[in-house]
Amino acid sequence: MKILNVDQIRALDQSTIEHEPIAPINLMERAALAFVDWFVDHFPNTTPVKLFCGLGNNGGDGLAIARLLLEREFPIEVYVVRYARRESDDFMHNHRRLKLLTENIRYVEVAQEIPGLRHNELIIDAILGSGLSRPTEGIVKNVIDVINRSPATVVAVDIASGLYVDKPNAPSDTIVEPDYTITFQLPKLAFMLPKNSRYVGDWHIVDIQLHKRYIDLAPTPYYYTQSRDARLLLRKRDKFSNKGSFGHALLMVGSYGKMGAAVLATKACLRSGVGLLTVHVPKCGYDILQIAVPEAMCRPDGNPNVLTGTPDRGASELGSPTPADYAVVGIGSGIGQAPETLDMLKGLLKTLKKPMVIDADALNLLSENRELLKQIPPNSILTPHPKEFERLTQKWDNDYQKLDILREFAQKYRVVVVLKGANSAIATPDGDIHFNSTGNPGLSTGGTGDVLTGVLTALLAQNYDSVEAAVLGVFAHGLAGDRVAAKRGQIGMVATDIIEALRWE
Ligand SMILES: NC(=O)C1=CN([C@@H]2O[C@H](COP(=O)(O)OP(=O)(O)OC[C@H]3O[C@@H](n4cnc5c(N)ncnc54)[C@H](OP(=O)(O)O)[C@@H]3O)[C@@H](O)[C@H]2O)[C@@H](O)CC1
Ligand SMILES: Nc1ncnc2c1ncn2[C@@H]1O[C@H](COP(=O)(O)OP(=O)(O)O)[C@@H](O)[C@H]1O
Ligand SMILES: [K+]
Repeated sequence: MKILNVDQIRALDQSTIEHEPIAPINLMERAALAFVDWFVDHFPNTTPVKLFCGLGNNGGDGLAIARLLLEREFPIEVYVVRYARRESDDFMHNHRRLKLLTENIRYVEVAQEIPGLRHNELIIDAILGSGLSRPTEGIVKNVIDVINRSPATVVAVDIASGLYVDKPNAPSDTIVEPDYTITFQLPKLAFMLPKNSRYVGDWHIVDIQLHKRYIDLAPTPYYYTQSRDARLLLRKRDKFSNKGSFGHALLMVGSYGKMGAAVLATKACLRSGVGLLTVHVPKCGYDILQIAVPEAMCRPDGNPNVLTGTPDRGASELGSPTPADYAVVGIGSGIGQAPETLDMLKGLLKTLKKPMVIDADALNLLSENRELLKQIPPNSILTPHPKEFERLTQKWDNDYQKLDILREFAQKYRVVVVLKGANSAIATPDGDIHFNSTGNPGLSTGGTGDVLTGVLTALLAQNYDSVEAAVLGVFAHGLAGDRVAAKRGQIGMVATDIIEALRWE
């Protein structure tokens, strides 16, 4: 699903009006109805509602919502925040319609006119929407402060008042902090960014049938991966396939004290459809891996504790293939940053031509030796968490700058970067960014990143292209986390649960 910028959202509105065709006021009615459908599904009509609206079309939506909720017998009070003297046409129209139904519309021009708000009430925020053009001030700011201090549940219409759709707010801006945001048709870029979390709450999209062709043709670098997008990428298995059809992967993982990371990546790789898997571990990890994961072959390193890349003598006598002989190499989980391991990484980057998966300490080694970055095979997948990404690049002032740095990095080195976290952002060599929709804070526990490394390595081994592998793998990993959360809650979740919950269907 695409994420459009604010100018495109405005143009989409116009395009819908012209091509459907539909009168603007009827489009507003459709938006209000879609909001109300969600609302009545979530709150009983005994809940007292206070609705605050502005004077633009977000306020117009608010007035239409008020009318529809009154018709559904919600006890609702309407407050028009009169910050200016100019109302939009559709606001005026809905104002007239609401007045036919109730005299109970109040106007807030000064702070004394702001009502008290109680915890058992619901607040609907329809003060400002996507038309925000400057920081909130004056009476708008006063009302938002009162809303934010109140214990009431807050639902924002389209976007929280004061939050920009696609550009950074200043830290001093006053913005509504909703419990829910019900947004029209498309997700907004602002919703994807960690620092905005309190200005978004739990957000949901409602479909208001905006012009589909406009959306299909609109150019954008931003995408939001939902279930149907991920499912389209998933390939079915051919009836006559065999294990050779799904690639032979090599994982280079683990060190003394961190063999758990190796085991997790290994199990996840096997649970993600790899045909054959060999795991290169330090000698100390040989028994551990062979016992923990009988399905994997093991290539012990000559070094007892860390990876050097040179197989143990016994193993080399078997005539082990070299890393370049495998369909894909996944490296990093639990490998540490020993000098020998750095040498091994340097050697690999010199010889490998196929896309690899690079995670954890392999990324930290690259951060310390940035001259190696240009040797990474094109279309490799790098999976840093934000701290690792900062080490690889630089500090950022805000989340939008972080996205710019992310995009530039992926383009410069021709790699796919999975910047992990809530709504993991996947940057492609072409400059696109795909935000993931699955996952939850239960995944914030040691080892879940190692699981992702295994998943992505398996997908590359099966010949998925790197962008597809990253988008699909990150989605499936998060979805597994959501399945675990639904079954046993977020708090007790461990990385092994994620592996068990992976499903490829
Ligand atoms: N597009 C769609 O798909 C659909 C959109 N719909 C709805 O329309 C909404 C967008 O409406 P909108 O464009 O009228 O903008 P909105 O946010 O109501 O306010 C603009 C007014 O506020 C003013 N203003 C700006 N900043 C301010 C500030 N800090 N403090 C005070 N004032 C400020 C600004 O002034 P100006 O910048 O012109 O000087 C202008 O007068 C959208 O969020 C959705 O709810 C649906 O109905 C149908 C489908
Ligand atoms: N709050 C969250 N919401 C969604 N996903 C999360 C959240 N926190 C962490 N994750 C996911 O969990 C994984 C954590 O990876 P990482 O930090 O590398 O962990 P580790 O190094 O312990 O394996 C990533 O896939 C990340 O996207
Ligand atoms: K709003």
